[in-house]
Amino acid sequence: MHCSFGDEKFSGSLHLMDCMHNSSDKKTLKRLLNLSVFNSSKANLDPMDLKSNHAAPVLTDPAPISKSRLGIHSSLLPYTPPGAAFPSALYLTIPRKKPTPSILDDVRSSSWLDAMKSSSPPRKKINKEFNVEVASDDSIVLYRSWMLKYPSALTSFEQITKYAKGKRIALFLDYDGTLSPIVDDPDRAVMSANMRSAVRNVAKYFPTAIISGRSRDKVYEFVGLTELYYAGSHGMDIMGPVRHSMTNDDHPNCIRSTDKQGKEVNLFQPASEFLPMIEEILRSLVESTKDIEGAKVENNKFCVSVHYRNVDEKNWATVAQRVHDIIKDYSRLRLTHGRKVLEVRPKIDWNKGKAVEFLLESLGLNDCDDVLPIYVGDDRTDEDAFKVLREGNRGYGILVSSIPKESDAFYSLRNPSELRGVKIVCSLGQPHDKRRQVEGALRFRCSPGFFLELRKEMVDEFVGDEISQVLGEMEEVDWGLKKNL
Ligand SMILES: O=P(O)(O)OC[C@H]1O[C@H](O[C@H]2O[C@H](CO)[C@@H](O)[C@H](O)[C@H]2O)[C@H](O)[C@@H](O)[C@@H]1O
Repeated sequence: MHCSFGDEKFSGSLHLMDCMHNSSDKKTLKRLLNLSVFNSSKANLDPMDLKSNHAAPVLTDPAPISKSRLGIHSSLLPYTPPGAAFPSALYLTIPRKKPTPSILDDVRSSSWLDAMKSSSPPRKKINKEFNVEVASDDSIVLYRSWMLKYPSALTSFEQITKYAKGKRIALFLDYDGTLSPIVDDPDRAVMSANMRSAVRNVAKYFPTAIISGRSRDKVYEFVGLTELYYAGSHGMDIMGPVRHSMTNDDHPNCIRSTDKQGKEVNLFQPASEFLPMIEEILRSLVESTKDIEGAKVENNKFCVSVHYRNVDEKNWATVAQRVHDIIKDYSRLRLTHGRKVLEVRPKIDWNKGKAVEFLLESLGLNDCDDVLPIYVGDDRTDEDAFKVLREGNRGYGILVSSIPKESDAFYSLRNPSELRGVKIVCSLGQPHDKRRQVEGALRFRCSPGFFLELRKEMVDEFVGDEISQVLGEMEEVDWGLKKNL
């Protein structure tokens, strides 16, 4: 699905249409959004999922969750608010993660290799006639059921808006799988120009930070926006704003530095003492995997990634063994699993959740009731950030996933391209930008009540011509609103 809206191109929204109750709803929405169908990907299934079946959390195929196991059609199920438990009839056996095991537990148990294997379920089916990806009915039902617990951030526009009202949003974004789609070659995971422009626009209104597993320099190279804050190495390398009230006692390892533009910044590297060890292990991993076709070792400064996405599955055990043989002597390092990647990192109490807290503090936004942090991410390391926001009841996470996954996020997006819609959602925290609010409300089909409230605010702010335009658009959409005015 591909549609244009103002200056934005928007893809992957077919599910919005799927949620429409009847064909006239669909037609209306289609007209409204000026849709031009070029792809009928309904579920756009990504093969990655979380599962913790043994000692270590592992990645697994969503396939075991079937419609027959649900025993009920999603359209018959009641609405469940975000964060509430699945209705019991719907419990999909998506186990919660167990605590991170020690490096050796992880490696020695068979789950280590299982994790690698189960992260590679069958490829998506391609309908050759139309060259589109298709999902099975079961997957669609499962995904819709899952969305009862993690509603789309796009269709929850009205709810998010109400929650964001009068608050200052702080936006945190993961990079791979969130701002850029997952691709085979990590060096080619570039961000689209549209996405860059959406992020640039959001950053005009709200403090925005990227928190990535990549090295900070690499992610900056991909994103290229000077107006953002960057945290690399899963939050172990943060370049943030200078906050004079933050003392070195609060955060040893935090030093004053300058960024590429010469601006004064705070540089926080809680794992700096690990640098020589990481460099050593990097060299060893490169050397020991160089004969494995498709294996790739990536230097993420305070972490090292060993990619096996392009390795023949029959050689995954070799990758696992080689990595194990090297890290077994490093008790201060641990190994985690990502999306077809093994990540070696320092064993310190620091993660993306802590990075969010650190950045909020640097921005002077922690402990403020009028701040709404939003974190968008797709992978296991992002769960630490979702958890911090959920547990502190501070804000919410948005999980980018095209398959059902257990998560501490509140909302979901099906794929990175849907994130561009969040720009509109976020603009709702910008009270004077009524035009944007109306755009969002039209686009996400908000209730007549919501429009009435918006109209009242616009009248209060004397923006008469905006009102006429909105009323014109409402009339065209014919949501029965006019008769209420
Ligand atoms: O925290 P993130 O920004 O999401 O980084 C996590 C890892 O992302 C990258 O790997 C993943 O994306 C690659 C490009 O699409 C893909 O080829 C790979 O299979 C994925 O695992 C990055 O290359 C890793 O170093 C990051 O740790």
